[in-house]
Amino acid sequence: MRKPIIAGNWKMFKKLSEAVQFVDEVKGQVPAASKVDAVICAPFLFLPTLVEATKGTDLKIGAQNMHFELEGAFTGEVSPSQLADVDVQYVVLGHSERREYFNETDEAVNKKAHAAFENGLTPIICCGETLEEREAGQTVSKVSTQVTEALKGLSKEQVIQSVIAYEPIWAIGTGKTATAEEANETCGEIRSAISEAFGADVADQVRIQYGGSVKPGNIAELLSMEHIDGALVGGASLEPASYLQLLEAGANG
Ligand SMILES: O=C[C@H](O)COP(=O)(O)O
Repeated sequence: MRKPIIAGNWKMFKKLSEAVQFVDEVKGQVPAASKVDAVICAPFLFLPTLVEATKGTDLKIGAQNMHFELEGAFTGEVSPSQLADVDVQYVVLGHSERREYFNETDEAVNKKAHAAFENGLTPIICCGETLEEREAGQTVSKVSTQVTEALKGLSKEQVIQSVIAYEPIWAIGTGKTATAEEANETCGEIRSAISEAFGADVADQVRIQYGGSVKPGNIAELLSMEHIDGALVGGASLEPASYLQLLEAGANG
């Protein structure tokens, strides 16, 4: 049985005061960690404050990116050891917006995944196809490659601990969700690719989230699908009430 994981990805939204207000409102109402893993991935600037504000609660804090080196002359970057030092627990890697606007490659995502584990961070590794790729029948090969390249060289134990987020790019922020069946089918293909690379025992335990216009109104159906174990949520994670409804769906899913 895979425990659902619901992660809010705030992207470049909110001011620090709004972020603190959000977690103060939400943290006491988060369902028990035994039922669902609740995560907020916030801008770097907010992380130490949010970690402090959520200490001892079931709301966990993640980053949205990081460099793969521990330190060095990389102006503007943040390292895995810096995230670990302030007790951040999760990190989103290879989001399609990072791949598209910041040229993040599968190779870089793989280095970051290794660095995440070496520093005690849980990676949420994103994959997804464009509309053109989908229409050309390339969805499975695209996402399978992204996932197996990202996981390359990790131990079975590390793969089991990794979280995969399948986000069809055409469904992000557009209001268009893949149908639950479409999302499930692709998540199943991702699981098969992991199974081929690391074995069925590993693939059965990896949690695969769906992301792309997930809302309180559609999350239950998505989570009812065999291969969907959670959600990576942008827009609908920005308001406390809506985020809490997503968590409730996760806890009941
Ligand atoms: O990381 C989250 C995704 O990009 C989905 O964003 P969205 O829920 O606003 O469509």
